[in-house]
Amino acid sequence: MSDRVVLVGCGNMGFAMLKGWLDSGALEPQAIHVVEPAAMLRQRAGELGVHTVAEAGELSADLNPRMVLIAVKPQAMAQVLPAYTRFAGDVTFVSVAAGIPVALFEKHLGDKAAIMRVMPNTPAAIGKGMLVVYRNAHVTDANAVFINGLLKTSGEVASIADESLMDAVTAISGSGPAYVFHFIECLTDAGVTVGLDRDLAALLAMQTVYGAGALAAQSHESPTKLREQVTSPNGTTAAALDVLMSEDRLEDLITKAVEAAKKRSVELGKA
Ligand SMILES: NC(=O)C1=CN([C@@H]2O[C@H](COP(=O)(O)OP(=O)(O)OC[C@H]3O[C@@H](n4cnc5c(N)ncnc54)[C@H](OP(=O)(O)O)[C@@H]3O)[C@@H](O)[C@H]2O)C=CC1
Ligand SMILES: O=C(O)[C@@H]1CCC=N1
Repeated sequence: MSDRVVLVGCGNMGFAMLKGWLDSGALEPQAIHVVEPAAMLRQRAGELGVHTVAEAGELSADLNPRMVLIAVKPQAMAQVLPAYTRFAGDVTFVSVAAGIPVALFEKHLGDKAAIMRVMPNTPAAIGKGMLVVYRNAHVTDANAVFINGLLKTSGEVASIADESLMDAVTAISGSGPAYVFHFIECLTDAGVTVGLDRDLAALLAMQTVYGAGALAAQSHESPTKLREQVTSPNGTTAAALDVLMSEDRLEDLITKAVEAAKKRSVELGKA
């Protein structure tokens, strides 16, 4: 069995995962074939030493890949898949697309095709991603082990047995980094509002989120306990949390945002 991998689409998410495989040494660049129509993105991938082509037709007929990972936009999926039916066999197809169900892949690739859905996130680029896996019954244990090994180079891996949970997963960890980046933007702007210059405000906001995230990940204490440890009675934090937490203000807003993301994931799956 070859360890050759085809990566279809090398934009934000495809490139993040490619970096994980190469930086960890899990795959040699020569084992990876990237299909990417955009010349600049193809060049960016090529600079890492992988093979690159602009379209599937340029892939060698006897490539015999073990995994084809598809990282194109959900809306492009139905157009992209037919070019890969010729690889259906021992190969496992892995999709990172939001919303698109396994059934659509089976429709295009055959109902015996081995399909995995993975919901990653962009911190995968530095090995700090969250990746959630769902697989159909045709993925062999050997291929699941091989692919899980690759996914682990991108971060933490969890699996689900109920595909319908993937929309909720997407709304939390798939889109989640954007919520956190927006929080950093907001904290920076607020810093400027209370008198800091923008560079200092940006440093304080970014390092605070970084440090708090790392502490939450490493500590045995719950986020609730960690929050309480910052909050002196009648102090500054209590004054701020009174704004954020009274009437569950921030929690309500985050819940609404997550529900909107989940709804959009469901819609993408029906498109
Ligand atoms: N970005 C993220 O944080 C996350 C994204 N995802 C999923 O990852 C997928 C990709 O998203 P993202 O990386 O952000 O999108 P990008 O647009 O950055 O990347 C997709 C790339 O695929 C290329 N492409 C289009 N058609 C083909 C084709 N036929 N063959 C090969 N490549 C093709 C696009 O080229 P062109 O632009 O020229 O069309 C583009 O460069 C989506 O399905 C998304 O749901 C999942 C989790 C997180
Ligand atoms: O915004 C999106 O649709 C993709 C899926 C999760 C993160 N980005």
